[in-house]
This record gives sequence, C-alpha cells and structure tokens, in this order.
Amino acid sequence: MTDSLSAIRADAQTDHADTGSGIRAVLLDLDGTLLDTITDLAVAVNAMRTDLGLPTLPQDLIATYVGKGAEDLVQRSLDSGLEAEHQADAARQAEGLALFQTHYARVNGEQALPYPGVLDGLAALQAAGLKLAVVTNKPTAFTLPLLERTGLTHWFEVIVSGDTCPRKKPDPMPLQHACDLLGIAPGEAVMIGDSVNDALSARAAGMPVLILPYGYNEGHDVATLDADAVIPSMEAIAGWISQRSGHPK
Ligand SMILES: O=C(O)COP(=O)(O)O
Repeated sequence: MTDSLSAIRADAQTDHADTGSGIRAVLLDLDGTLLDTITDLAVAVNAMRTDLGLPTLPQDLIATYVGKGAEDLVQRSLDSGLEAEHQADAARQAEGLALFQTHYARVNGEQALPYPGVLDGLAALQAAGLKLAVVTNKPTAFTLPLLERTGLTHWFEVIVSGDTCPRKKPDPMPLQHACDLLGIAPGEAVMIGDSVNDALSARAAGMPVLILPYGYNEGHDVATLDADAVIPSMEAIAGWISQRSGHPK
C-alpha cells in the first residue's frame, strides 16, 4: 500500500456471510458502475485543455478514455486525434495532470449520480449478508470525497483506489488486496464492473465477474468482454448470486 489512507478497513474480520453460493463479498467498480461521473470528468478534462490552449472535446469521446486511472485519462485526452509524433511529452503530460487534478478537485461529485438501481442493489446485497468493497482505478484523493459527497461511503467495509496498490486494474492486485482486507479468498468474491479492466482483473484473480451495460468500457460493446454475465442493473445482482447457489431467494 502506498498510502495508509488509501484503503479503509473496518470490521473486516467479523463473521462472514454464508449465502449458500460460496460468495461472501461483492467488489464494485466506481466510475461507470456505481456512479455516472462523466459530466464532472469531462468538465475537468476540458478545463485542462482550455488552459493549455486546446479545443474542448465531446463528452462522449472523453468517456472512452475513462477506465485506467487519471494519468491515462489525461494522456489520452491530450493526445486525442494527434499523430504519434505530435503526442504530449512527459513534461506536457505532467502539466496536464496537475491542471486536471486542480479542476477535478473543484468539481468532483458536483454532477455525479448513482445509476438507477444502485441504491436498491446495494441494500439487497447487504441484506443478503454480503460484504461490500469498492475497487476503483480512481486515485484515493478523488475516490474518498466522491463517495462522501454522494452519500455512498457507509455501504463499504473496504475501499481500494487506483493508488492503493503498486498496480491498477486490469492487474488482479487491487482485487486480491480487497479480498485480503476482507479476510476472504478471491474465489469467495464476485466483481461487478462496466469495463474490460474489471473483466480482465477479475479473471486474473480467479473470481466471477458481472458486467453492467451502461458504463464506459472505453467505447467498446460489453458483449465483447469475457464475463460471467451482463446484468441490466445492480438490482439484479443479489438474485444472480442466490441463483448461483441453487437456492433462489
Ligand atoms: O478512474 C478511472 O479511470 C476509472 O475508475 P473505475 O475503476 O472506478 O472505473
């Protein structure tokens, strides 16, 4: 862990739920899964571009750059539409990242909203006795205020952000770390996400993965992902887990 504040652990060694499915915990992606954050992200990206004398980009295009963390979002937003020889060098990227961070700190959470079904879905998972964790590529400095501002913090025993571990999704490390903090094996968790980064990290960690179709997925159809199922909304996830046990609720 690079920052002791980047992971929150509370009550993680208490008795574990037995849903009959072998699943004890649900790991949830943040951007594009729990919260629709693209408006605030696009405001910050375009404010950065304006500061650098660049034209703004359409929000839908910026949405295809979300998923691999803030540095990657800034790099892709600076290089958008440019040939390789004109792409931003390290100094330009650092300047862009600093500007993005300043702007995003100002607007983070202003227009972010839970997707339909998220609150009922979290309530159903919690009622089923499942432990809940966030595993996001968003940096800690933005994750924690965003969860606070949108009233979601209290649902989660563990929060693993993009800078909590040395490697981000699609590496399995942050998912494995969340499981360690929860005191469970990766095979006892299910990952819920919207993108290739969630699907690949879950597969590599050896856990099932369910995909929600409304997020960002870097501009690609979610049907192309290697996932156990594409589920229409968070409300359906508790049902999927209980059906997996052969004892539908
Ligand atoms: O910050 C990002 O790029 C995406 O964050 P996520 O992992 O919650 O989708």
